[in-house]
Amino acid sequence: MNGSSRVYDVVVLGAGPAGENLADRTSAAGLTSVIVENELLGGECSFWACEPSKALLRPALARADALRVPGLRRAADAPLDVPAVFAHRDRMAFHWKDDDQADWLDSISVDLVRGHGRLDGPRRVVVGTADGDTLSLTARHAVGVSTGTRTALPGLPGLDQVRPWTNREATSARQVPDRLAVVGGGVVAVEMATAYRALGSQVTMLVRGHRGLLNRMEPFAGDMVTDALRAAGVDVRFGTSVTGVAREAGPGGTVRVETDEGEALVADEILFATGRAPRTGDIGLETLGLTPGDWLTVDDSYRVTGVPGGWLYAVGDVNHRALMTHQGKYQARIAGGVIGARAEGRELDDGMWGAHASTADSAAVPQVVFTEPEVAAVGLTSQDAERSGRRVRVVDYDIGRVAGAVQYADGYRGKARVLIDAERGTVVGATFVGPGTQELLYSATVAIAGEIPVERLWHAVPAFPTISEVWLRVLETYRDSGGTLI
Ligand SMILES: Cc1cc2nc3c(=O)[nH]c(=O)nc-3n(C[C@H](O)[C@H](O)[C@H](O)COP(=O)(O)OP(=O)(O)OC[C@H]3O[C@@H](n4cnc5c(N)ncnc54)[C@H](O)[C@@H]3O)c2cc1C
Ligand SMILES: NC(=O)c1ccc[n+]([C@@H]2O[C@H](COP(=O)([O-])OP(=O)(O)OC[C@H]3O[C@@H](n4cnc5c(N)ncnc54)[C@H](O)[C@@H]3O)[C@@H](O)[C@H]2O)c1
Repeated sequence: MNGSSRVYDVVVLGAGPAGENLADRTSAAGLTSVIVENELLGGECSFWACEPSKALLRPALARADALRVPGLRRAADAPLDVPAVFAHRDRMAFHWKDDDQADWLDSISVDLVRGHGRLDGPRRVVVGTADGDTLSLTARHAVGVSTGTRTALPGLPGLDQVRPWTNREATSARQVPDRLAVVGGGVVAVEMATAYRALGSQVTMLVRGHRGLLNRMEPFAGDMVTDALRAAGVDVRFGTSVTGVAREAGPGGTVRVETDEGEALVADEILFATGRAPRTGDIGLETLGLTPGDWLTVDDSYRVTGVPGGWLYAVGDVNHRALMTHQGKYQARIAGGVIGARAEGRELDDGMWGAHASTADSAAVPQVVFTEPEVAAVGLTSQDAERSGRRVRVVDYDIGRVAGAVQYADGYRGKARVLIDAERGTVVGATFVGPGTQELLYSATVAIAGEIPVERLWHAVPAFPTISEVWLRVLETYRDSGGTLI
């Protein structure tokens, strides 16, 4: 097969959740499609991110809930069964095998090529296959890049000698470290600190700056998560930057972490949860005049900007719009439809919320942070509204006062903030913090994407006694503070 070539309508590079969905949609549009993958079908999400991390967190959150339920406290007040949690994690990570995904691709008539793909000039991808051959794939209509991201490690001297944990080691570990240092204060950091603390580690979080945890969200979210982590015994240190790391020689050697506080910390493992870098360093971007290692900037139909002919698309993490699986899959659904329509010479339906427009990327990106308490947010935060000069009414409500929350747990603590556009009277943002709030998020997402006037939301009656009655309380608060309702 050395030097062989094939022609398809669409070539997709990278089979994470975004790439798989793109190939699915282009195939459904009647276009011959091939996908190239050099590790496992399902990408980071299935094997080293969403699935295994949520599997580690689920027992921790269920136990925290049970500890607040009268009658269960004594039964739940015991350490987690670590081997059982790891076995659950292994199942949720499909034992790091992708046979089911390969069968699924087959069932949707998408060809699979395993190997490292690189762009090679217009519409061409050259794959170095596992057995040392090369295969050239030419696309008649489009190439979609969905190569995802990896942990962005800071440039600390000697870091590679320390064998630091990234999301990969944290989600696939076989042992719980006695002492875990976590660098960063974003989503990966808080989720993994929560999981490993519950599994028995002594966790220290080293967070640079004083802007709090989860600092792209409403500040009360990070504050409540900080309080809960500290109450669980996590040492959360703000304003602390790591200046050096070294590992003692030999098996089981500990890590010595120097910080700008002048203090040294000793840990068994150190996790860098310091953001993501695009996997574009070695995908042939230079053959198109683009810069290797850059994020791929796209227009609202996911075409990479600055590429003549408009045949190159990028979906998922690699375009840096919203680094979440569900959003990458949304982008893939839209981009697949766009590629299909353009291949047929059809006009695009690209007005706001049109079938070929990426409106949700800017208006309604939902995210759940699976900490204790959970954080569920969609749309604008109050800081976003202030920055953009958008006039909104900010409505806050203490979720602990809702009958459903009182039923849910003793001493329930939670807070909701809903942003209502002052001119249009529609919801434009919502943040819920508290146990069990993850399932509230879709209602807020529907309210935003549907641009439902609050007068109509008033008729959407939440069941008693559920936590979703917070919607009713938020609308009453809005009304009582001068907002127009019925
Ligand atoms: C610890 C952690 C937990 C997370 N939890 C959640 C969560 O709960 N919910 C959520 O929505 N998001 C979560 N995320 C984010 C989520 O993992 C990403 O948004 C998602 O994986 C992005 O999907 P993708 O398809 O763009 O890229 P990826 O999943 O990174 O997939 C890219 C694929 O491309 C392949 N590839 C790369 N280069 C090449 C090449 N040259 N040739 C061939 N193949 C190539 C890779 O091997 C990989 O399979 C989490 C992230 C982390 C780190
Ligand atoms: N539940 C979920 O939806 C979920 C879970 C995990 C991750 N994700 C996604 O994955 C992406 C990556 O998560 P993340 O937590 O790695 O990134 P992030 O951008 O959320 O947080 C990175 C953190 O690292 C800090 N940081 C960056 N460089 C640093 C340095 N050199 N030294 C010290 N601190 C540094 C930042 O200040 C920030 O606190 C996010 O966009 C997130 O949305 C989603």
